Amino acid sequence: MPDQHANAASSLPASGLPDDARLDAAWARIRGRLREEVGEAEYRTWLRQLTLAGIEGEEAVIHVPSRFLRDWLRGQYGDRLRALWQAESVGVRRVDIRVAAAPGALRGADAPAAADGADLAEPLSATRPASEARVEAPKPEPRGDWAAPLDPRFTFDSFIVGKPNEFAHACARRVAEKPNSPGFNPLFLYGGVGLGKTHLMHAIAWAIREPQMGGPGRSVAYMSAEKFMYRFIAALRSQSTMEFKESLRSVDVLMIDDLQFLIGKDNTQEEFFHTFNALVDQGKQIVVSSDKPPSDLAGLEDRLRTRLGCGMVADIHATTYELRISILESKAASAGVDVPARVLEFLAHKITSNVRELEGALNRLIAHANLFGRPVTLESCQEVLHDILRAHDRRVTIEEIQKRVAEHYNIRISDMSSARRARNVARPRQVAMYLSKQLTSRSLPEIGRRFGNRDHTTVMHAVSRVAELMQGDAGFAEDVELLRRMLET
Ligand SMILES: Nc1ncnc2c1ncn2[C@@H]1O[C@H](COP(=O)(O)OP(=O)(O)OP(=O)(O)O)[C@@H](O)[C@H]1O
Repeated sequence: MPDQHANAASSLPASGLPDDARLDAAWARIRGRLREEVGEAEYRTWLRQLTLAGIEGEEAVIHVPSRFLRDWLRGQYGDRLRALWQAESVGVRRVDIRVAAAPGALRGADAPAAADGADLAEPLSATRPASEARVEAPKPEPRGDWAAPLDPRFTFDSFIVGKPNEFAHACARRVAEKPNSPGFNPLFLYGGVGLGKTHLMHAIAWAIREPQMGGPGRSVAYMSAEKFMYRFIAALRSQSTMEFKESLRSVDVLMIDDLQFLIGKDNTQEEFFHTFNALVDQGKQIVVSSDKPPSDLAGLEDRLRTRLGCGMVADIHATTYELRISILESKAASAGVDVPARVLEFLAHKITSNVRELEGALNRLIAHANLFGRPVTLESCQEVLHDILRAHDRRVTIEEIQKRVAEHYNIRISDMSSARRARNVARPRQVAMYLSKQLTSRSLPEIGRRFGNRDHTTVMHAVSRVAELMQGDAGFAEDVELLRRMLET
């Protein structure tokens, strides 16, 4: 609860203390990770009783309710907890597990300010152990308490604009510069997975929080729809819904990420609808993101869908090759690593699904190069990203292979199936059969059928003949290899 957090921070030494929000987020992630690692049953039995009391110097102080539990946890989870804290990079190097006389849950497992929704995996209505039943009524949330941690990397400066996202980007800019512009309230951003919705949302929030001409920044309530629901339910449980509403309605801009989460959550939708209306009536800006346009959000109340769609609806489309290249160039440049253009082109050809995956692949490549002090090359890229690339392998068809090979050797496609046996036709046909065997999962008889109803033994002969020729003729081998790469990308 927010007031408890404030107490926690003030009761501990301030030196080197990361801000509360970062600590909360780190602790929520650590608990989420432990839960994943040990499984729900073990987590509930042992680990759910851990509470973060605070940070003392470089030490995270964890409270548990009994000596038995303390000793057991020190032995079983001490190292793991330390490693998880260290991985969070919030300045914690050690962990001390202590027995709290009365479980002083300063940032307990129930604290609704958990940043990543890890706690939501717990049914909110679940019966809680006695040690956790002490849920105090939250005080009214002060203005600004809604400030969720924003990712410092997600700014307008780092957002690369291209055809697929230029409209959404322009709308985002407009709202950030001038909230509640006519026709832009609400702003509804939507698009597929990993295409930059959250990045744009954070960029808007950062810009809105910027101090205005020497004065303070405007206040933004930014949260996922999941968290909105979580806080709403916490307020319901503690009979403080009035305060909840008031605190939300006191912000300048309300931003809700992944709105599709509210589908089927009728009470939360209802509350969101009222908050939405109250804010718009007061001239406050609303920004919402979702994976679908309002009209496709079946399961959302009609009146809410209508209201969501009556401002500006902006779509982030799937990336183009050009945009992927620009994003890769920018990310490589900001990492300060020299990645050859060929490698960037290769990645942009291969990983077309979404920006998150593209970025992940580049990061892995860069980490590998840094670790081994080797330059990034096309070969190292293929090696390091072997698994990712395989998952993204395009399904090449026999028709594509025939077309590409015919073009390369300057023969007619129809000759792939003709009965002509002249060497200048027969050899390319064999190469196409060889590549069909290498690059598709078709059987020999099936390949034979596609090459003018030839027998599978003909295909078998072609495959071994080409392999043999490649052994003895480097020029020929290079040719075939080039064709293979072209077909694979
Ligand atoms: N145009 C862009 N320029 C720079 N980085 C981008 C761009 N688009 C996406 N990214 C990066 O791709 C990653 C995924 O983006 P983000 O998390 O915003 O996607 P999302 O649409 O919110 O995904 P999800 O649907 O999973 O919530 C982030 O690291 C983000 O910075």
